[in-house]
Amino acid sequence: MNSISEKELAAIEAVKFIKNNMTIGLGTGSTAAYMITHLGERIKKEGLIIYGVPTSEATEKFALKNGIKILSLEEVKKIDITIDGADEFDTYLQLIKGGGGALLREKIIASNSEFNIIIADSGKQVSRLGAFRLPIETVPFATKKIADQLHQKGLDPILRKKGETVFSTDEKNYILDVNILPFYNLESLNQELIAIPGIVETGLFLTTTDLVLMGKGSKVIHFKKNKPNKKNRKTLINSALIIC
Ligand SMILES: O=C[C@H](O)[C@H](O)[C@H](O)COP(=O)(O)O
Repeated sequence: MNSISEKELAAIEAVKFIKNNMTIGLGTGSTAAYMITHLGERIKKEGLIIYGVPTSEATEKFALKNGIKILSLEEVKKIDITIDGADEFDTYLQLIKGGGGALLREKIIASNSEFNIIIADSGKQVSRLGAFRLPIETVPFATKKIADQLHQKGLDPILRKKGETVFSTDEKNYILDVNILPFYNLESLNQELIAIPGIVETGLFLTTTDLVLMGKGSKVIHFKKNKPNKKNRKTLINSALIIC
């Protein structure tokens, strides 16, 4: 069967948000790669000028091949939209990211973007984050000691490897993949983790996402972050609404 995958469907939908002369944050991973391919097709067909700020070295190479003009973060005044994948997302549009090891640059780019779109297949939707181990980026010098501390906290850290060698990120750091399932308050867990010297970043993206586009079968479902108003502020903060 030659049907388009859910990942690709989501990516095609996301590319529709891109207009000429925009600066786009370019995510990392297989879903983001579909987005870059389809953006490349639009650039070719429509003669668009698109600037991209990549979240990894791999994405930078692939984006250049697809006709996107690469800029560094310091060169851009603003990033109009960032489009990226995720390893898991929940009802509140909270994410686990970093399965490909790009979480640090991804979080920096997401935090510097006007609008963040996550593209995903339906397997990424969860009622509670944590079936996917949370990636934590650490400086190599401190990684063993951090792993000991995380072990004591019940997070069961596993040092990420690539074959026989330790996996190294674009920033030359290591990744500890941990089990967050025993922890319910993700915000306080995240703060606790970030406070440990030598932890550079975690793959918990709790507030950055504005829209999730999820491929399901042959459709794309939009999950949009609600904008709180005076009346519903308390209940709507962090809640999401299915809009189609
Ligand atoms: O570090 C990698 C990123 O966070 C990816 O966006 C994430 O792992 C999802 O990747 P994929 O689209 O390949 O499932």
